[in-house]
Amino acid sequence: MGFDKNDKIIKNDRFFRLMADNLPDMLWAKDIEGRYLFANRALCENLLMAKDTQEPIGKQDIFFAERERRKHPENQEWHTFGELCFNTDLITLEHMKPMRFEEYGNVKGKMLYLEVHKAPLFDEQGKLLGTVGSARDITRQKELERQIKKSNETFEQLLNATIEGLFVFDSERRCIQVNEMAAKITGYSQKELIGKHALDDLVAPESFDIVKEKIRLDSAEPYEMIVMRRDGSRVPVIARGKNLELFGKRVRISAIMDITEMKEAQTKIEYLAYYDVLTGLPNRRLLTRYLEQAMHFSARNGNYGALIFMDLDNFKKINDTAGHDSGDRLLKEIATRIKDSIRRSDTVSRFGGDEFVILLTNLKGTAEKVGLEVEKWAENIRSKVEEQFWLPEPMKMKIHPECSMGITLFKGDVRTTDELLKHADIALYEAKNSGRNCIRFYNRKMQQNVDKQIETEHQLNEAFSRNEIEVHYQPQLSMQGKIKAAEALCRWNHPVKGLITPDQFIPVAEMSGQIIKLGDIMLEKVCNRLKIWSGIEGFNNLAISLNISVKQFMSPSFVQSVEEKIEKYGVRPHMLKLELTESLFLDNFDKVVKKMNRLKKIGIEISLDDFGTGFSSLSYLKKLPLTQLKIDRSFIRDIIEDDNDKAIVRATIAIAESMGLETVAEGVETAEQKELLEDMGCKIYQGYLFSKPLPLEEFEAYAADKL
Ligand SMILES: Nc1nc2c(ncn2[C@@H]2O[C@H](COP(=O)(O)O[C@H]3[C@@H](O)[C@H](n4cnc5c(=O)[nH]c(N)nc54)O[C@@H]3COP(=O)(O)O)[C@@H](O)[C@H]2O)c(=O)[nH]1
Repeated sequence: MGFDKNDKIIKNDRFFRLMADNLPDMLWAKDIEGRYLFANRALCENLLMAKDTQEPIGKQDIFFAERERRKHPENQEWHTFGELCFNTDLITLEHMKPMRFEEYGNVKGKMLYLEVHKAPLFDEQGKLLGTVGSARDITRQKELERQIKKSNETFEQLLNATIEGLFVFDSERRCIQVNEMAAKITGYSQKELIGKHALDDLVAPESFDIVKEKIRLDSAEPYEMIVMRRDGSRVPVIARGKNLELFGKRVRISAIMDITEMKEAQTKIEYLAYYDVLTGLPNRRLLTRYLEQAMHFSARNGNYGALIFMDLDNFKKINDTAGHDSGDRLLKEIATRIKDSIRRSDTVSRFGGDEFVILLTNLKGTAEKVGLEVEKWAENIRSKVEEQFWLPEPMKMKIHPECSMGITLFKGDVRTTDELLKHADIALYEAKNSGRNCIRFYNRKMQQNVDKQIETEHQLNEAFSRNEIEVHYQPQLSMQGKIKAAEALCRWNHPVKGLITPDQFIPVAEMSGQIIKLGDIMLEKVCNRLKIWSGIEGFNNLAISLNISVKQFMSPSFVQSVEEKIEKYGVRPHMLKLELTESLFLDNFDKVVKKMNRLKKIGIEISLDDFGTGFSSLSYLKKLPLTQLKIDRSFIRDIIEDDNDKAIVRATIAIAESMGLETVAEGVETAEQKELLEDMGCKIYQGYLFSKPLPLEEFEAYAADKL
């Protein structure tokens, strides 16, 4: 319906005009076709670019929009408001009620945001005249909002860029923002987390106190706590919180890091520290703790306890021949067998290798009665351990493991755990020395032996540094009684005890590993002697043979050490003969042969000592780079009376001959023995019949006669 601009209802009242023109908001009234009936100054200046407040009257927005476009043809996008806002006039008329819009448009190249209120305009009789509206410039506010949105987005990106779960809690401790990791850790979606209460919904009850305390103190120190997940499960986390102001609000930011894996690793480390991985049994450390407790317990209740050291006999052989996998399976089986043979209150542990330690506690009665009872337990365990065991593929064969045991009893805590473990170990050592596969109880004599051994070890070290090791020489003669070589044998010239023979210190040196050092000293002295003899007529053709222990031979630097000494003393290599025993070939035959070949290559001669006492086998003999076989003196001793010995020696000489090896008979004590050996074809003789091992000067005097 048309509308008369002279209608009294819109006649400018001066005061109304003043009011409207002084307001910063834009005000207007339009007829139903969108023609202005009224426009205040703010509208005319800021949006329509009208000359004055009268110009818009009777005109539509499009008029001003088009005029602006024409004025600025280079800027086509300028002043687009006029083309947009008519729509909202129509919407208002359609709904016939006051409405709020946000309109934006380009005015002189700047984006202008307006908050617009429009309402239908009625006269006093309720007749529709058009629309009335007001607009407020909210461009700054919009820009602010945009910035806030942008910084919110950046904040969210930052939140999600961390490996920690982040929560923002309001002053009521309700969650108002979270990152993706927070959702991942808790099992809730990010949306679900909003509104959750920090304590009631997310913290496990057992962590309430610590979390409350941290909040109270506003402590930024990290601490461990448990988070309740959506599915009711618990997750251990390291948490850290901070109260701060964010976008004008007091909030608490909490960061949590899932430490499940760390905890699992920690548990695993703890397990590894106290348990044996292969068998799952407690290890030495844990057994020592149990033993300590058992000793305290025994001190209180007066009952006995027992410690059993058990070691499989020949386990190394099984491991080497059947492979480590079979060895492992056997150890696992043994662990189960022992566990099944003891009470639940007792403990079996693995100390490594094939060594198991069993702790029996709360044994009542006298020492004698307890001793018998423990022996029964031990026998029972032993019989279980020794039951048949099938080695897995590829061996697939039945074995009967054997074991030795050392036992010590204890009452109270008068001894240390170390002492008790040592006692049981000493008893085990005795069991092994008594031919294996047996049980020994610890006693004081055993301790004395061990003490003696330790003392000898100590003194032997001093002997090395004080140069108390001497070389004695035992002649080796030909059939015709001519001296061919000498065997170098060590003696310990003790300042107080005098001359000590090797049987009194070599076993200790073997056990302690000092045999390597001893062997090295001997090698040095022998090479030095060869050098000196090389300058003496007659002696320059005397070879020296030297015993080499298994440990010395197997030491990685052995060949190099021989090479160095040969070079240092300018020794002709074939003058040095190394005596090796068959026990060397028990382990790693190929490696040993390789080393022997290296020595052979240098020119060193190799003699096989104690031949016939070990695992003599023709198949391996022919693979060895030997020059000599030494017939053991145990075959010579009774050779006159014993037909078996005769047969063995005859066969040995025949074998040696067929392989081009020289034979030496050692331990020849009588002329009869020598004659018989001569008949059999033996070439070289060594024994008391000719001479005992002699000190250097005596040997040289003896040899000078037999050159
Ligand atoms: N690794 C090293 N071992 C060594 C060294 N020196 C000696 N030994 C070993 O000690 C064992 C004992 O030696 P020893 O007491 O010197 O005995 C030797 C001879 O005295 C003895 N023998 C020689 N002939 C006779 C005899 O007619 N009757 C008899 N009852 N005994 C005799 O035999 C020993 C030499 O044996 P072997 O070495 O097998 O030739 C000794 O067995 C060595 O193993 C060393 O430096 N390193």
